Formats: sequence, C-alpha cells, structure tokens
Amino acid sequence: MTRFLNFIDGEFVAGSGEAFANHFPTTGEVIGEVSAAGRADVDAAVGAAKAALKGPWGRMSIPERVALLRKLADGINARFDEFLAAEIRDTGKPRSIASHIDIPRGAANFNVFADQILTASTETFEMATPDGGGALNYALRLPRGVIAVVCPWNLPLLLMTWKVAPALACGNTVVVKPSEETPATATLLGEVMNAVGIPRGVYNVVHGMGPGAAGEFLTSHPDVNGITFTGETRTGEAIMRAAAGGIRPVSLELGGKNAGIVFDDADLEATLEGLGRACFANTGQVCLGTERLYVQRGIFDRFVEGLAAKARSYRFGDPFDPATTMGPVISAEHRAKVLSYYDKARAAGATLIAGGGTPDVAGYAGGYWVEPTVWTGLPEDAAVVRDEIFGPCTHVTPFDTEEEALALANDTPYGLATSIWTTNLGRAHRTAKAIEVGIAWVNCWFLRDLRTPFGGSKASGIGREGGIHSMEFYTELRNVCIKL
Ligand SMILES: NC(=O)C1=CN([C@@H]2O[C@H](COP(=O)(O)OP(=O)(O)OC[C@H]3O[C@@H](n4cnc5c(N)ncnc54)[C@H](O)[C@@H]3O)[C@@H](O)[C@H]2O)C=CC1
Ligand SMILES: O=C(O)/C=C/C=C(\O)C(=O)O
Repeated sequence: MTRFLNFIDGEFVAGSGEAFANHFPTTGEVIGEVSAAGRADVDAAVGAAKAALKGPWGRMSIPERVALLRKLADGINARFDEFLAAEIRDTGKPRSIASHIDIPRGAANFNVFADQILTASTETFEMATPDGGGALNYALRLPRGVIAVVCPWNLPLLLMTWKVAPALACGNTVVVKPSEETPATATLLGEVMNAVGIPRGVYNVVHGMGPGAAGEFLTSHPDVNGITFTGETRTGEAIMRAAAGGIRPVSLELGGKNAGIVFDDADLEATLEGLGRACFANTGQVCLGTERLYVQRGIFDRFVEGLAAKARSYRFGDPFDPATTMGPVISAEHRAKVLSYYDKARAAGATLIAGGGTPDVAGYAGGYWVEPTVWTGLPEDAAVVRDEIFGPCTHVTPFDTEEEALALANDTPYGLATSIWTTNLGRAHRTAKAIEVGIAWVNCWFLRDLRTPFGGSKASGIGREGGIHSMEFYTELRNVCIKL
C-alpha cells in the first residue's frame, strides 16, 4: 500500500490531519493512504515557499530558471512509466489516454513556459516633461510571490503543471493542493524537483480535502499572494471569497455545460469522430467536454445514429491493457452523481438512444463504471440539459436555423468552450464570434496550442492562462519612471 506524504521544504513529511484512503477506481480497492496536512503543515509549506523567495531561487536569473524547468521536463520523461502508472492507479484512466495526453503534456508544460519566459517582454514609453527634459518609463516583470495551486482530479499532472510551470518560470514559489482523489503524481513530482536541483521550498505539496481542511487553510492563508484553481464553479466562488481577504488575485477555470453545434453541411464522419471524443473521452470527465449537442434537422437522425454507434464502441477493462478505451469515473460518489442524472433523464421522459446504465465489466465488478449515454427528446429546462454532469453523456436537440442554434447554445450560465462543425467559412466565423465562450473550436475539439488564451467566460471562470496570458497572471508589473 502506497503512503502519500506531504512535500514541504524539500522533504516528505507526514501531516497532522486525519489520513484517508486512496482508491483504485477500476476495482474500488483501497491502494493507498494519504497523509493529510493540518493547518500547521499548511503554515509550514507557505512559510517554506515564502522563505525560498529570498533564497537561491529568488536570486536566479531567468536563463538559470529556464535550465531547471527544462530539467524538470526531462526528469518527468525519464520516469515516464512511473508517472504513467501513478496516474492510472489514481484515476483508472486507460493507458491509451494517459500515455498520449496526461504525462506528455505534464512534461511539455515545463518546456512551453520555459520558452515563454525567455520572450516575455514589457512595455516602455518615453515622455516629455515640462522642464523640456524627458522621462523614460519601463515595466519590470516581477514574481507575485507564493502561489496557491488548487487542482482537480480529472487530468491531475497535466492541470497541475499547467499552473506550476508558468508560476515557476516567472520566479514564484508554489504550494500545491492536489485533489484528494489523486495525490500521486504531485507527490512524485516532489522527487523530480529534488533530483534536478530545484531549491527547497520552491515546490510544496499539501494533501487533504477542500472546505475546513488543507484547501481552505491554503487559500485563506495571508502569506499566499495569488491563487489559481481549476474545478467546480461553486468551489471557485468559495476560493474567491477566501481571496477577497487580503485582496489576492485569482485565476479560475471552472465548470461548463458546453454545446456542440453541427450544421447540415458538416463533414459527418469527421464530426462524429470529433464529437464522439468531446462527449466520451476520459469518461466524460473533461471540463471542455460536450454535454449538449444541437444538430441541424436535415442530418439529425443520421447524426444521432452515428453518435450512438460511437457510444457503444468503447471497451471497458484493465486500464493498463492497451485495448481498453474507457475507464471508470473517479469515485463511487461521482458515479452516484452521474447515475442520478441518468435517473433524472428517465423520469423527465428522455428518449434513450444508447447506454443509460452501468456496464458489467468482467473481473472488475467493484469499479466505478458508467455507460456512455446519448439521449434525445428533453426540453431545454431539463436538469440533464442544464447542469454540468461531468460524465460520458450528452443530449442531442434538433434545430432549423443558425440563429436558433446560437440562442440555444448561449442559453446557459456557463461559457467555457464550444465545438462548431460546418464547411461554410462565413458561418464558422459568425458562430464562433456570437457564441459566449472562452474557447471556440471549429471542425475540431481539444486541439491545443499552448500559447493561446485558455479559460472561460460567464460562470466558467475568470482570467486566461496559456502563453503570455499565464505570464500576466503569475507576474506583478512594476512601472519604473526615470527622469532624464
Ligand atoms: N475541471 C473541471 O472543471 C472539474 C469539474 N469538476 C466538477 O466538480 C464536481 C465536484 O468535484 P470535486 O472534486 O469535488 O471538485 P471541486 O471543485 O470541489 O474540487 C477541486 C479541488 O478544490 C479543492 N477544494 C474544494 N473545496 C475547496 C475550498 N472550499 N477551498 C479550497 N479548496 C477547495 C478540492 O479539494 C480539490 O483539490 C464534479 O462532479 C464535476 O462536476 C470536478 C473536477 C474538475
Ligand atoms: O489545458 C488543457 O489542455 C486541458 C484543460 C482541461 C481542463 O481544464 C479540464 O478538464 O478541467
């Protein structure tokens, strides 16, 4: 049984909080014990992070930090199989996903932000002064200080390093609070930090729950200078309230109820391939996933039939087996939530096209399985059409006109992402501009250039990360005005 310790000031330490079990979602078995950080441990982690700003890390030049970031990427790649196994055991996600997305992106994030900090510029302005002389203004890009990084469980290493890498590139120190469901890769990264020579206190990990525990102790800590969070919208609200004390900046990437829009001129095969992934990949546990589809009436029946075939094509089982294409959901609690929506769909009179229940997976009866599911026939105010479910399921509604599709897609408090499918260029531009989201994909889904602004509008978040936008969040700009 693995014991996951906190990582504070360069050392692995047991926390004073109550330890809790770590489950393998594929079997439901307890495979580890997580040592939770108490308030004193969080104080120690934040204290170490604060002290490290004044140590060798704080004095390092950008090229020296960049060299260390590249070593971190190499360090993850050198232990690729260990990271892969750790992520698979925590999440149950298939090897085919974790080895192509989670772990490579976990390493790549360090290289991407190493490149970014080398080219992150600031502005300068010359001005005239009343005495006939002049002055020169230029901005310094300085670290904010100690950054709290609060992470979810769906893409643990990928989303954690997406925040840690730019924070370190900009010269900050971090205290990471991984999801209580997925402690493994953040802990393992502590070993890599030590191995490549990241000074102690620069990267810290505290384990535990959110409210009244490590998450809240960290986000309300007065010595934390900025908070970055990915997760549920209600948690984002709680974190914003905590950040208000002391006026700390937040970057929040929150929930979504993303709409896909399919016009009748779309390439149907490519659309089904893309939206099949958008609906079901990672067992639907991707904030960018598509849980509402609006399909033009002329191709509605063919589309629904094709999507149902995609839903039925998944193979459940051992996540280490390369043939497995769908894993369980993260926990028994989350499965109960997803299945409660399957019940609500039934009660509301949905037409069930595929799935709708739990599969029998031979040899893995204790796993948290749910079937990929497609419904039609519900009104737009049905819970299944309005709420973020975060499962492998989607509801498909027909539409007639572009205006109608946009009105339906925009009728939600959320505004994270969309995936629009059409071969009409004018329509692609028009809909991408009119839909109220942070990320509009056209004829693709989850195609990621890490230099682009990434984040949500409306209740899906505040701020953008990625490329220069991460540099803006993780640095404080100071204007210097020199009288010449
Ligand atoms: N990427 C996303 O958009 C994600 C969305 N979700 C959605 O959220 C639902 C709940 O899943 P959870 O794991 O409970 O998400 P969550 O948003 O509650 O938890 C995410 C992280 O925030 C921490 N946290 C929770 N409450 C906190 C607080 N008051 N202060 C500081 N930290 C806090 C948690 O410990 C965890 O590390 C899911 O059913 C799903 O719908 C879940 C995971 C990722
Ligand atoms: O940065 C990415 O490429 C992926 C982001 C995915 C999420 O933020 C999520 O699912 O929560």
